[in-house]
Amino acid sequence: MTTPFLKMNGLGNDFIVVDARNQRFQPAAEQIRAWGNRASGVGFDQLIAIEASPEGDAFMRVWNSDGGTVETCGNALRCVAWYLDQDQPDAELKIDTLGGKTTARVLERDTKTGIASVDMGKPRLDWTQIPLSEEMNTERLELQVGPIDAPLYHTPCAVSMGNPHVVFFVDDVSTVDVERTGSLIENHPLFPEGVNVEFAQVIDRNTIRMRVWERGAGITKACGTGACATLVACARRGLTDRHANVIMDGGPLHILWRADDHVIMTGPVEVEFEGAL
Ligand SMILES: N[C@@H](CCC[C@H](N)C(=O)O)C(=O)O
Repeated sequence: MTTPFLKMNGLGNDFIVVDARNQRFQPAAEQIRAWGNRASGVGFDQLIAIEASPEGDAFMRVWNSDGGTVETCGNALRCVAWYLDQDQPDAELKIDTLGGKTTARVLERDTKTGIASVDMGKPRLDWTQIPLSEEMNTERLELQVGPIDAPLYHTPCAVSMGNPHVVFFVDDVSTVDVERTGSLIENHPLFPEGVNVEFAQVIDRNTIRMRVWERGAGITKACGTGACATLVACARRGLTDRHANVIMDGGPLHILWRADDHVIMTGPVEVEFEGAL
């Protein structure tokens, strides 16, 4: 039996998207790792299933390329919105995830590209919501990784956007060893469920340069929830306004942390090709 898929990406953070609203799709972790292998499989950062939702327009299920199931994915939410918008043009789409409920709208669309905006809901800032393994002020974590005098590792900020993030503030992101540092922090005991790791360089009050190490996927070109968490972290620390372009290796996302506490993410969608698993 074959399962059709669409290969899509948001700023180069790439996905296989399977429409599972009318078919059973429950792949094993080993199978996901094989599909996700860029040398011998299709290759992707996340596998996405669009499932029927009793309340919303769809439920989005997310697996990382290591086979682990996770709560949500910001860039994939824009791709799923683009996909659903084919049959419900210009609608406000209710897309539920394990990380919470979201609403999305496609602002521009072409045959293989588009721009979508997603209301990602409210950031969760209490230490129990990240979650952390011990009580701590999430605005300034006491996190020791590497040498005690290394300023990079001091007082990052933790934010959950439905999934866990830790944001480090750096002077020059190009000098950070994202792979070495990110992989160390991803599995730090302070984060019992692991963590996505962002390194943020504030350019000005409305521009942030960010690189990311994703839990379960490693370095990716962009992370939607990571961009949201980064803006929230920078604004909490008074380093930026509550809206900014977050520029990642794959390009910029616009993030707005509204006065009602909701975070709005706006950015591109691209369809690469169709295939079958
Ligand atoms: N690429 C995503 C996040 C995917 C999940 C993440 N790696 C996790 O484990 O939480 C995004 O665009 O948000």
